[in-house]
Amino acid sequence: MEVGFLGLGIMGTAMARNLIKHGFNVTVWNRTPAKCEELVKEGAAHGRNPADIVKKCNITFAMLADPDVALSVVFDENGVLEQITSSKGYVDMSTVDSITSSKISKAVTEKGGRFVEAPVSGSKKPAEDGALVILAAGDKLLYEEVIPAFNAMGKKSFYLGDVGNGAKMKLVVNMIMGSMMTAFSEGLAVADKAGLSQQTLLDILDLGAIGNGMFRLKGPTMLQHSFPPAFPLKHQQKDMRLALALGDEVAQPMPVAAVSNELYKKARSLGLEDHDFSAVYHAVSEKHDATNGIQTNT
Ligand SMILES: NC(=O)C1=CN([C@@H]2O[C@H](COP(=O)(O)OP(=O)(O)OC[C@H]3O[C@@H](n4cnc5c(N)ncnc54)[C@H](OP(=O)(O)O)[C@@H]3O)[C@@H](O)[C@H]2O)C=CC1
Ligand SMILES: O=CCCC(=O)O
Repeated sequence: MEVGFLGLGIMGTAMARNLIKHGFNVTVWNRTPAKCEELVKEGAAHGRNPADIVKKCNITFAMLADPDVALSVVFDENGVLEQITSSKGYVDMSTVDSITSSKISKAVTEKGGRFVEAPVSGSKKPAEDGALVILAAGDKLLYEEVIPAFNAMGKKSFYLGDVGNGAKMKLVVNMIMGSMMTAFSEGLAVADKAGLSQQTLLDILDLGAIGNGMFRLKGPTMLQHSFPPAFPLKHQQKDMRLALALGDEVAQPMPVAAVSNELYKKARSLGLEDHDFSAVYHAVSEKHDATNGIQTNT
């Protein structure tokens, strides 16, 4: 199957690689072309721009930074929309809000194309392992057509109905995750100031009802003040912001998420945006100024 892939960041590179490994003929595009080189060596073709890719491939996937980027890749010159016709399918897997996704869906379908939004749960390692959880919505026939590709990238796909539902579900999941991370960070910080062993705290948490994969994975590196980016903090803050806007839209108070968002903003203001989102601990713990003290060797 001939497919296109737009956006080779942390996630897109791993996802496109899994498509290649599973026998798809993949043509890739990235704003920074050098990031295509590795995948080209592994068998991908390189497209000059998004329009070029859509022209060549009947189905094109995208994994882009945020709503502005998702829109510009579709609507700008040499963008996706220029080559959308009735035979084309576009699957945007970026984490965006439902308004952005609906704008893209409307434009694609008005030109006769088909659209599925399919944000994912799971980070760098699940992306590498083909173990993402895919939250899809939109054109049901296109969804069914791309299941072999979803199976190459993920361990489970959910079909959630109309466009917008995938985006909303993803934002709810990441709002919960982001709030858990700030509570975890505060717990580690207060334990430390109270003279408790943070390692013992991790061990106790892991044995109880709130033990979870995220604390288990991120806890040990957080104690080292090491935050190698799996899920960049700037994207987590974007997701908190978009989730809060969803809360506004439906008049749901979200005070916990709102305070967490402030902490991610504080972390961004300290220059931590390209570190992993667990670097919010660095902002919460007040042990260091700005990025001083962050370990960079892991
Ligand atoms: N990392 C994670 O754990 C997860 C991330 N996500 C979501 O997936 C998406 C991608 O995340 P991730 O791979 O981590 O992010 P990265 O920051 O690693 O990659 C972002 C991608 O967007 C591209 N991009 C950025 N700005 C522009 C622009 N102005 N025009 C064109 N392309 C641009 C980048 O291109 P360039 O290389 O040129 O900068 C890159 O391909 C985000 O929406 C994120 O929220 C979802 C689940 C997990
Ligand atoms: O959007 C990023 C999600 C990261 C994760 O699910 O671990």
